[in-house]
Amino acid sequence: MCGIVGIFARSYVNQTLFDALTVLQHRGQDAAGIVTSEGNRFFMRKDNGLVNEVFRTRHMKRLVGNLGIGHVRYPTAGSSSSAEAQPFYVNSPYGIALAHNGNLTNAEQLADDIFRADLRHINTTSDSEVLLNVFAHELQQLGKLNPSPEDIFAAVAKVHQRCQGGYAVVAIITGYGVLAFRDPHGIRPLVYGQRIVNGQAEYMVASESVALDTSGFAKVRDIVPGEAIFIDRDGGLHLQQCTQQQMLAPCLFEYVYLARPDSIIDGVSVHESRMLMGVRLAEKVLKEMPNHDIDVVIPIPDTSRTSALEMAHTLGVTFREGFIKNRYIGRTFIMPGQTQRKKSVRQKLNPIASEFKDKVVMLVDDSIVRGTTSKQIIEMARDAGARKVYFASAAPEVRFPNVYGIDMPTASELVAHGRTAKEVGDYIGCDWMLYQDLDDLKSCVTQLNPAITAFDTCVFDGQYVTGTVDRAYLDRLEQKRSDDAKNPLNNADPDADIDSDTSADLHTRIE
Ligand SMILES: O=P(O)(O)OC[C@H]1O[C@H](OP(=O)(O)OP(=O)(O)O)[C@H](O)[C@@H]1O
Ligand SMILES: NC(=O)CC[C@H](N)C(=O)O
Ligand SMILES: [Mg+2]
Repeated sequence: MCGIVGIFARSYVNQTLFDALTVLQHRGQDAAGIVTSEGNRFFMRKDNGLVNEVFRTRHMKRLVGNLGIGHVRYPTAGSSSSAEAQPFYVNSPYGIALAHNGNLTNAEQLADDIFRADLRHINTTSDSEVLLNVFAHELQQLGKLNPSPEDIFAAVAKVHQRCQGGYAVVAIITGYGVLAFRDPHGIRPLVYGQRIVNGQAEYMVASESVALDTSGFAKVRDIVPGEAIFIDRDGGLHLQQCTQQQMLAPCLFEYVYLARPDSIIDGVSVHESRMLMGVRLAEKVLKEMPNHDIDVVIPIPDTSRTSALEMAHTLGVTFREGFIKNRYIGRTFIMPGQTQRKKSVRQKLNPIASEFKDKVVMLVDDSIVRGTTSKQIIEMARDAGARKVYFASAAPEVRFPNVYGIDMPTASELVAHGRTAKEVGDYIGCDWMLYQDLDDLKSCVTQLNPAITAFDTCVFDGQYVTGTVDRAYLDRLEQKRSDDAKNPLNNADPDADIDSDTSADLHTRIE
């Protein structure tokens, strides 16, 4: 779940890209990058770090041009090396820079085909570099000196035929315009908006509508699954469906945890869906324990706040903030290693003892994935004097790997894998464990937009909507990306020697 943004404007886009990436920071904290384009030149800056660490004034000054794309990264493939920060660039055809949110499930096969059949070199282990090269190859095959929007859409159609998995993409084609497209299942979100400046239209495409809001763009609509949008160098807007196999199946976990609550994804307010999750949880409490003895409902900040408040309202029980969140620590779940995640929970959250002392507390979180947060939080609640600690999760048991852009590659790292709800409760140390039912969770979104009839729910039920994920792939993924396998990559940078050109500012002149 990286964050992506693309802009066509009538003046320099560097500051607006920076601002948009800042509000998409919750989607990726590992690396950030921007490419802008002026005339036939690209200007790139990307590196590991948060947005405000990667872009200093000297970098911003060099990012000139009225077209640009940006990316914040949370790795799901390859390494955390700065060489795999995005956007990626190829010089042929035309000069293309591309940024990607999602994960390709056939990246290995494609990388092989690209080398053997398309004679293209891939310099990293990133699936996004593979995607860029597939697109570049297909555009090159058309052999046009001046590609039309139809040519560009034809190349996107080929990408849909060759690439499997989840992908929302933004790209710049030097001298031609800004392109964005969404995979045929619409697994990862993508939305576009418009603003009028001095009587002329400007456009932004972004992972989440919050990026449009904060930069003064009015949301036009979501890009539909399989669709592509191209804004040419003169500001002409072109939209086209590029597949006949489209079926909307957005990732349900976006609503649970990934997205910001003030975003609207596929016509559904993330905030309102989280409110409904709280209502459904309360209904389940009343069904399973009609004479419950809960004194207070306490959220585990940040994401569960919305659901916890509505749960308390529906139960008619007091809602209290019992944990104070250190605002300078980022999201722990998307941190790269378990040691760092574990340490960060304690640095991030601290209890207010008086809210726990002698009380029966219902702690609410949006989800339990590895159990890193819940186990430590329950200990803190008991140390603070809670009489009993109940725990509710607004999402069902997370039992299966995600292969579409969330870094949950290994079933055995998931606390609910091979455990019943009761066993998870015992493991994390609570007196009662309550999980949302999957159908109830789905209804929290479909109630707000009945047109959504399917979801990517793989982490809950092991059903992979693309139909292309088999046991062998999951085994390979586990070998490559489990915490143990990733450790050496996180501790040392194997690409240190060949990294320097791509991680520094790259000024590419196309003669
Ligand atoms: O079971 P775990 O592996 O601990 O993962 C689940 C936890 O991680 C996330 O919080 P995070 O700190 O990432 O972000 P937040 O501040 O948005 O809640 C999520 O909201 C849960 O609290
Ligand atoms: N979380 C994502 O969307 C990751 C994008 C891409 N697969 C990468 O690892 O850089
Ligand atoms: Mg959390």
